[in-house]
Amino acid sequence: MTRTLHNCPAPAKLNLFLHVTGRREDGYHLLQTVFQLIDRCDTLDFELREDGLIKRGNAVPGVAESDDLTVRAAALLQSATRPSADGKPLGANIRINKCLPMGGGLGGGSSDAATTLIALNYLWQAGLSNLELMKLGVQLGADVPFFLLGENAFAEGIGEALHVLALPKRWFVVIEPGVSVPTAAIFRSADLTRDTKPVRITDFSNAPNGFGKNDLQAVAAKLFPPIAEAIKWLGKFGDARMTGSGACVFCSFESEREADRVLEQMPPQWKAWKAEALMQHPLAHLLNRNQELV
Ligand SMILES: C[C@](O)(CO)[C@H](O)COP(=O)(O)OP(=O)(O)OC[C@H]1O[C@@H](n2ccc(N)nc2=O)[C@H](O)[C@@H]1O
Ligand SMILES: Nc1ncnc2c1ncn2[C@@H]1O[C@H](COP(=O)(O)OP(=O)(O)OP(=O)(O)O)[C@@H](O)[C@H]1O
Repeated sequence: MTRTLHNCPAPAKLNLFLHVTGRREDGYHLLQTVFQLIDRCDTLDFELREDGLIKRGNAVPGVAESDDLTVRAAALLQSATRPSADGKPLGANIRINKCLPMGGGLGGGSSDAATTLIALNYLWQAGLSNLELMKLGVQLGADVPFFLLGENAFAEGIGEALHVLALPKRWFVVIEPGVSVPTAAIFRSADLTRDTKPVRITDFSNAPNGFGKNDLQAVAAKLFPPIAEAIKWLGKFGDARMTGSGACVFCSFESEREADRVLEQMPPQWKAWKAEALMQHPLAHLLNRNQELV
């Protein structure tokens, strides 16, 4: 039995567009979005424990151990898994090396949770299918099923109704405007428009670069002026927009060279970086994909 998995990547996502098309009775919003995986990642280490305990091996500023999405993901998987022959569940030590900013719209916490479910399903030999992991994942956050799908996707519902989508190889410049955006506050805003007309997946496929808009952007940029400033500056180079509920802002380019040129001119007040589009989740080889999936 493998006992450890080191340096497991939890990649970021960008929402290439994000339309709010309605609101459910439970308050959650109906969205249409395209999720793009990129090669900027948190990395996680997992070590098997025989005593059944789930422990986080390092502190994550601002996130208590019991609230950490990795710890919650592990506990959820444990409760859905049959104990070993001696009746005891297996546990794990989890270390998180955070690179993705929290409240950045890059889905860092959700991706950490998805990587935890993938890695522990493998280490514990729990044998859950990908669809079963996705059903657990959606209880942790709306973006978690996407990271478990392992491929770029067009999403509907609250983000969990996924259709695999082939996206072109692109480079992205991403600015971290230095603020952390609380997702719930953006969705709660009275200023949010919730009636964008639904689009079809083919509408996007016909014009993948610069399609649609991010309906959360106006609200987030008004509440957090550094977001508006970053969009204005990056907008000089192309169709710059916010990802998710913010705060990060991105613009896509055909080549790494073009991305480098933009980074060279970046004002010093922002942390910024380039990333390449990923075609697949880096842990796709550990996913139990089968016909259940789209
Ligand atoms: C905006 C996106 O980043 C797009 O990728 C995600 O949908 C947000 O996903 P997330 O950060 O995993 O968010 P969750 O933890 O599921 O939800 C945080 C809060 O945002 C609101 N929320 C989230 C997703 C959604 N489709 N409708 C909502 O209204 C809810 O108030 C929820 O309590
Ligand atoms: N391991 C974790 N990493 C990051 N955030 C975590 C983690 N565990 C719990 N959280 C909580 O989740 C919140 C959202 O973090 P996350 O990094 O996913 O934001 P985000 O990138 O804005 O997500 P999204 O794009 O899905 O809205 C954090 O503010 C934090 O309180």
